[in-house]
Amino acid sequence: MTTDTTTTDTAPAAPGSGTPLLDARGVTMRFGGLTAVRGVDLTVNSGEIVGLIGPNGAGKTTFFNCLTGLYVPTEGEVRFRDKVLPPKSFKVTAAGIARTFQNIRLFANMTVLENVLVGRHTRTKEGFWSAVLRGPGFHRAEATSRERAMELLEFVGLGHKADHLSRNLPYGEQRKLEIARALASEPGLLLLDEPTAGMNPQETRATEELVFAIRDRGIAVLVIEHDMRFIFNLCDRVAVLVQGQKLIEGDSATVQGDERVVAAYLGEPLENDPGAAEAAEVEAAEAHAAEAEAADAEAQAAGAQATDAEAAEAQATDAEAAGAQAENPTDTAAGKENDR
Ligand SMILES: Nc1ncnc2c1ncn2[C@@H]1O[C@H](COP(=O)(O)OP(=O)(O)OP(=O)(O)O)[C@@H](O)[C@H]1O
Repeated sequence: MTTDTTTTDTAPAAPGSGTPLLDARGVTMRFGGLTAVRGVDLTVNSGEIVGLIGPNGAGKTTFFNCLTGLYVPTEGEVRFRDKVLPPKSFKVTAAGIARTFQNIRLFANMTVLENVLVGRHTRTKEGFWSAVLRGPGFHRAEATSRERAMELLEFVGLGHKADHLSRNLPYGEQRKLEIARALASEPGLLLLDEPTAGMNPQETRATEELVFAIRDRGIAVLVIEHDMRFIFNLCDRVAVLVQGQKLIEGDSATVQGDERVVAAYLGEPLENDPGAAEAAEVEAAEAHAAEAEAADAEAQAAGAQATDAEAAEAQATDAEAAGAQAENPTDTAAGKENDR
């Protein structure tokens, strides 16, 4: 088994893909003593669909949060269209990165259309006074936004539900609405965090088609997903995070065939990986405790056996005595007489 867990082996750009759009270098995120993401490099080129996979707790969402201004990385740098990203999520959205969340975050009591309109606020120039005075500029901007929002709802297949309250949509449609809302900010890069979570196979297939259609609109996509079939069907390139570090990056065939990826998913310890020493210590301590417990149990069993044997011996003696008494019934009576 190979043991290289460095982050320098960035795969070559997929054929036909364009210039670098997102460029993350040495991104590290620490929470107190825990390093959730460690020195991760990742590039997404225009026209690409890139997958980010890894076991639970590998640091995928934390890395996403570092790309979208929700977290400021402890170390490293994220550039988008060759500019360092500002450390505020609304500024990142304005710069051209939109995202969806693992746990759907819609405005439950707003209509489907209103939810998409909220997503457009970074693209409307009308300010506070324009909204208050509701002059012709405001009405024109509002009409344009509505038109664009309706077009996006048609695109994701929710045009007929524009007036429904978002909370009344089935789960799969809520995920589509989140995508429409993210697209409303006119991004160059869309980050999807587990877009098929909770979906049935048909909905997952439809989401796959939707992501291809988004790419066909010139929007690059970076997607976190646990559904491997979805990822390997969809992505030009896949990066694998394990314990906060990038283990490997490559096309679907390369990643699928890498034994370290299989090991990571099956939970086998990786040689020289960051947690290996601690895991080995825990394993040794557990083995030691199990041995001590087994020895205890053995000693107890031996003790119990000895007691049983003693009890059996005592019983045998009692029985012998009883037998003797039966043979000489007068002994006791005589004894009793003597006692008196
Ligand atoms: N705000 C936080 N404060 C402290 N620890 C955090 C925080 N966010 C994440 N972590 C920790 O960082 C590690 C990585 O978590 P993260 O959610 O990024 O993993 P993930 O790969 O997205 O997992 P999953 O696939 O289960 O969503 C975990 O150990 C998690 O507990």
